Amino acid sequence: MAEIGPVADKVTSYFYALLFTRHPDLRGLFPAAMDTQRDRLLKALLTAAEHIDQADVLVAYLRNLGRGHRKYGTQAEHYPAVGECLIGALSRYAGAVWDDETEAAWVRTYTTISQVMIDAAAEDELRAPAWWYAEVVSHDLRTPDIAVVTVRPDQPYPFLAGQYTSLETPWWPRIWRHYSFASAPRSDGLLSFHVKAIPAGWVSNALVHRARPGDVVRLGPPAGSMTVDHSTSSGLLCLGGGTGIAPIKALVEDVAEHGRRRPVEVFYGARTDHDLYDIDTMLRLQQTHPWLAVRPIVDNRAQLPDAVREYGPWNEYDAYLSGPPGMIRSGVDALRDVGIPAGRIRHDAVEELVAAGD
Ligand SMILES: NC(=O)C1=CN([C@@H]2O[C@H](COP(=O)(O)OP(=O)(O)OC[C@H]3O[C@@H](n4cnc5c(N)ncnc54)[C@H](O)[C@@H]3O)[C@@H](O)[C@H]2O)C=CC1
Repeated sequence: MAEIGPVADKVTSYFYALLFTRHPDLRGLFPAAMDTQRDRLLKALLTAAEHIDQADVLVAYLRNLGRGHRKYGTQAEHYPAVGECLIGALSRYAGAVWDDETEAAWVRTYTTISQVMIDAAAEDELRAPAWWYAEVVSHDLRTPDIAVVTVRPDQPYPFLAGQYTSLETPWWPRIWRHYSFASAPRSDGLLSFHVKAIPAGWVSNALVHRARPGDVVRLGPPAGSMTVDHSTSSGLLCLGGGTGIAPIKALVEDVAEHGRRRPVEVFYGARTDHDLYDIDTMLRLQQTHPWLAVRPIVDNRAQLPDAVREYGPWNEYDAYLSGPPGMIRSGVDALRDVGIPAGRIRHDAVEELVAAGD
């Protein structure tokens, strides 16, 4: 990995060139524009390499990856083709250190990785569809670039508050982006997402400016571990930045439904007052639930992590963060500084959020 790191772009381009010339039938499984896709393969490999000595973390990651590949139409027989081209690309760019032993190690590693993914996909097939179709039932433009989009899945969609899904629009086939559920599971089965159109964000722009009731999107399986531990009654300290308030709202609803009173403190950060597009909902929840405190934090007065330091003490709290990657990074630092141990801080993987931003 050290050898190929500096030439990562070349390795992935060469890998896809090999794959699509040797197996042209596989081209149709990938999006027309391959730019973010290239990055994803390498990130997955790096994540696997980083966790090579933590079997439980690595296996959980790979199982999730295997399940997530069902929506792309990936079949067990595709894995050997990918493995052969991957090893072809690695051997070409790591020539200085590549020998028979390295190759044998990569073949064993890839075989193990793919078997974990194939097994997880096969198990998942017994209980869940590869994807769900979901019809847009309402579209609420809250600011010129933020919409709350509500969809009705064609089959029951089980998930936990705090999780996210992947979503594909009809306008950009095979381009999937992540969005957190903005509500806890509802009795009517509807799902809502808060979407901000960002420059050059194909999927987010389509969802904000083009999607209308009646349009049909596809959803992948739920993922993410930013969920409430109902076996404890410790308080929840929640930091939601921008549209990152969506899963925080879902967590609040989840706590309310479980009926156990535990303090929930929400810090809702935004660039300007105008960007606090969901403050009315959050304040309404605060009025209903005496255990909930909501504090809007607007940039020109303070930044989210600094605001958290001013309150507390937080040593009896579990922390939840959701928002832009920079906010999560500095938020985690601030929470560690005020004494919350790493094991009690939950957030989605920052690499996933980068992909979500489009
Ligand atoms: N599950 C999750 O973690 C979710 C994450 N998101 C992500 O949240 C982001 C939302 O974007 P916007 O609404 O445009 O947010 P934004 O850029 O308007 O920022 C929102 C808040 O985060 C703070 N912030 C931003 N960068 C920071 C940094 N480097 N250090 C400290 N604070 C910082 C800002 O001060 C502001 O209070 C997107 O990147 C999206 O992918 C959205 C939904 C769910």
